[in-house]
Amino acid sequence: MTQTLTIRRPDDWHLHLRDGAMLRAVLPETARHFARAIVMPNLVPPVVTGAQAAAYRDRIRVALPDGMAFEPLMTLYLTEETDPADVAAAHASGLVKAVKLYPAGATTNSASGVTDFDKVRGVLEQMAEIGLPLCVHGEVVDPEVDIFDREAVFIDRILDPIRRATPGLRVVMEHITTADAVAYVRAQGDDLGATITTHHLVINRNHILAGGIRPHYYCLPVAKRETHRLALRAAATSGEARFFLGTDSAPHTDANKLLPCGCAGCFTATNTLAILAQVFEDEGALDRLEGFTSRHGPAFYGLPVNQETITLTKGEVFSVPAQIETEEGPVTVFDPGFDLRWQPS
Ligand SMILES: NC(=O)N[C@@H](CC(=O)O)C(=O)O
Ligand SMILES: [Zn+2]
Ligand SMILES: [Zn+2]
Repeated sequence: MTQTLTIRRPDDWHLHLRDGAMLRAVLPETARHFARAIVMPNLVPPVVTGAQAAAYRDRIRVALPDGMAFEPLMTLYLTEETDPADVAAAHASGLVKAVKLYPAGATTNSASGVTDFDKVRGVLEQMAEIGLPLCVHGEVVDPEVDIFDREAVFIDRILDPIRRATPGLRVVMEHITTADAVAYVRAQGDDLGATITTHHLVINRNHILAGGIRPHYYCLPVAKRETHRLALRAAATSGEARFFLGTDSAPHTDANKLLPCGCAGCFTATNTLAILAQVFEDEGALDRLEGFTSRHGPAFYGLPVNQETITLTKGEVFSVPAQIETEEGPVTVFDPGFDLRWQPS
């Protein structure tokens, strides 16, 4: 018996599209299934100003294959030099939907991020006033803090103080990986949301490290122990509007992943929906998939839900290519370690 599930067309509230040849290769993988995505600004050099965001949006539009529809929702990369007036103008024109905070040194291309949080106070106050959300990579960079504790420590040391100092600031804690983050987000008002990735619902740290090191499962924040994965699955499938999908699909060529010091990021755009449908089915929550992928995100960002739908059909096991080809070299597609049967069409 085939089973089908029709949901509003999903959006991805945290996506890396890169630029140039990589952009051309990965954009169709997302646009095939997703209507919109919050596009991360961690290019080299980063997308800091409204003018840079407009130029990047135009490059994305040019890279979109004919016949595909996709709306990039642009973000600005917050630096200590960011001009509040430029942010306000980029928001007022409708171009920019969020500003992204990277603690300097926390992740891929975060060197231009923030070290002294007092220096961005003016921008954050401006954002609170105009209702522009702040997306946060929530990890401290203090080398004294164990990498598996960096998210929990960030909440206490940085996130909570910033939110207390800036009432009204809407914040999305990106790619949460811990039960601590789930609990913190649940304890706050509706000015705080959190994205959860596909891969963090599937892997824990054993997948990365037990029985050999698996670079394609290495991303930041790094996957934690099993109890945390279970907390994320419970949150994602709970139906609570504060949790929504941000795949954090982050392509790096295999050459850059398979190094003595390899890049962080899992590329999940190609099979994310099929994986999520299986996860939600396994949790007895298929009826909540649409909330997570298609309703909670627009509600947080104050955007309309997509009118179009997408249908997933459960049938025979199917496979996606193990890699996608790019002019820069192959990019390995995330392997969930289980069969895929829910095929989006
Ligand atoms: N998540 C990752 O491991 N990598 C992201 C950066 C990020 O989202 O932190 C990337 O840009 O490659
Ligand atoms: Zn990040
Ligand atoms: Zn990311």
